[in-house]
Amino acid sequence: MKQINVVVAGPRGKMGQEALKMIANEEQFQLVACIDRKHEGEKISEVTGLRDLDAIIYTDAEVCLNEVDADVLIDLTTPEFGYKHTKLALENGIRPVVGTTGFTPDQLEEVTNLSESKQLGAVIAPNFAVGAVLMMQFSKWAAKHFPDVEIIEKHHDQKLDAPSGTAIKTADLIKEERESHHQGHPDEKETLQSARGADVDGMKIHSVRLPGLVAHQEVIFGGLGQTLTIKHDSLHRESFMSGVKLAATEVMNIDTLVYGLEHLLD
Ligand SMILES: NC(=O)c1ccc[n+]([C@@H]2O[C@H](COP(=O)([O-])OP(=O)(O)OC[C@H]3O[C@@H](n4cnc5c(N)ncnc54)[C@H](O)[C@@H]3O)[C@@H](O)[C@H]2O)c1
Ligand SMILES: O=C(O)C1=N[C@H](C(=O)O)CCC1
Repeated sequence: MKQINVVVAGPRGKMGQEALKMIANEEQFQLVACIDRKHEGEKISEVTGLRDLDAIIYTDAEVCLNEVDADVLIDLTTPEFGYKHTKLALENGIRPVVGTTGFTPDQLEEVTNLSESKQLGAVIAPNFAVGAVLMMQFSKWAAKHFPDVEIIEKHHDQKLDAPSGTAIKTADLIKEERESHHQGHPDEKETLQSARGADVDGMKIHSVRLPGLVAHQEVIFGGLGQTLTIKHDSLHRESFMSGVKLAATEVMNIDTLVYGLEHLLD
């Protein structure tokens, strides 16, 4: 099996920590550097206590991605830096695997075009949990038969972006199956602003942020005399790691950007 040299951006974050553990346990991956906001030049093993990993930390992403012999960048940072790192990776011939959410449609288009012009594979996945990918696909299917739908996404209270990347992706998939239409009473009025949630093409998205939550979503469809709820819960961030592993492996075999893990699953 060919070794894949990996850089992780955001190694001290909740997802970054899980990604480092996954990399340490997988023979095909070699951690060659990390990008962090602090700890320039220190060993990641000393900063995180993960003894098997002795890669060096860079605080300047441009220097890191230019200097290091890397195949893949795994980015688990913030919307602002995730976008910058994705562009820098592609410009330096490195394939990005991005879990960071909150990219704007324009940013997504820009990095998609960059990946195409460089003929370099890239994966941006708003949700790496296989169960969440199935929840989105089942929702797309259900929307054929139940065009009225609302999405409730629930996350921990440290999350920066709302709605979640998963909720936006779910709405995009559902949009492919149903006509845009207003839901609820035609004369409905909000007596408190945003009471009905965010609107995507007539679909409503409601975002809950509370301590204790990890990542959860319910997609509720309503029809005559019945409702259908499709629900997924990530109870631990380990749930995302088989998807990160798949993406960091398969990104080596593609030459365009894919948005969503479903493009890599059988
Ligand atoms: N795709 C998925 O399956 C999935 C799952 C969970 C979280 N996420 C997304 O992943 C991202 C990270 O989530 P988290 O829960 O680990 O957040 P977190 O806040 O725990 O971690 C983010 C880390 O990024 C670091 N960081 C910030 N700016 C940086 C920079 N310029 N360079 C390097 N590091 C920088 C922070 O120091 C922090 O350690 C978020 O965008 C979140 O929405 C995606
Ligand atoms: O913890 C987060 O932040 C998560 N974000 C993703 C999103 O925005 O959809 C999903 C998984 C957890």
